[in-house]
Amino acid sequence: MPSNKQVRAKKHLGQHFLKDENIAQKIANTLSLNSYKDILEIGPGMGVLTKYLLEKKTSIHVIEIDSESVSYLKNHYPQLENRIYEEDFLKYDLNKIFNGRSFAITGNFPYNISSQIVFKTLEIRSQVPEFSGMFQKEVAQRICSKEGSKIYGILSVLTQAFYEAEYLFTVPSSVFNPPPKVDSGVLILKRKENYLLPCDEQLFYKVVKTGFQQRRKTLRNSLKIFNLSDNLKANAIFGKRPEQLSVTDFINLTALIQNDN
Ligand SMILES: C[S@@+](CC[C@H](N)C(=O)[O-])C[C@H]1O[C@@H](n2cnc3c(N)ncnc32)[C@H](O)[C@@H]1O
Repeated sequence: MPSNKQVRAKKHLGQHFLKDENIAQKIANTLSLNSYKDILEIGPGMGVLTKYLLEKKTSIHVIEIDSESVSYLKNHYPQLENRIYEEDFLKYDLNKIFNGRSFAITGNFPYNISSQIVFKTLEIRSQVPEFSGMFQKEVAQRICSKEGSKIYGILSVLTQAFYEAEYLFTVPSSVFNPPPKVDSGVLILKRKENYLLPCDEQLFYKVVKTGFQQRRKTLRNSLKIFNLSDNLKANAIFGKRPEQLSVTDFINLTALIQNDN
């Protein structure tokens, strides 16, 4: 008989356990299950979401850094068998699990590393057609925001260069134990058909990050480190501020800088 002892919430691991099973089920239902056979859940904790993922006709793998949670999962979800990985998602080589296969990512993410989870997903996007999960509300809104919005920034542009991002619903802090200080938001990312950039990717990252470091300045000023030619600087796009540029504008801007002699 598995023990009913609950996992003690550890703040440094961002542990806020979801109490509302309807919301867990709603998150499990966000994935389309098209074009992949495997799902990776990050940070299953005591398995409130895992339980509903296991109802899907797919193969569920879970990665959890906390050994106490891992013992709990092994006791309560024997059907997961050897698909529980006691590892740090940010450091683990996921090809040890998937060996080049495509998989979806989902989870109620630890908020302290949620942006890094997105950045790692972007790196491995050729294997990740779909990604859904729960973030701090403001972070989820930021990822999905469009140009012109105050919260539009690095995370929005880099994510939306490769994925269509949609904010799905808000979750109040009262449904967690212990409750976090802020509300949460659930989003879905669906990879674009063409997820290769028509410009140098490293340069694209650098242009976006450098541009947003001084978001009140025009790009002519904030992108000085690229030693732009006078001819290029005369282009009207450099008179704009980063938050005025769409993702496509950023891609075009990178191509212009790349081709500037
Ligand atoms: C917000 S809790 C969610 C727990 C559970 N999914 C739920 O909804 O109740 C985040 C979970 O992520 C785990 N975690 C934190 N950092 C991690 C990392 N680097 N890699 C894998 N899991 C991590 C925590 O131990 C915790 O179980």
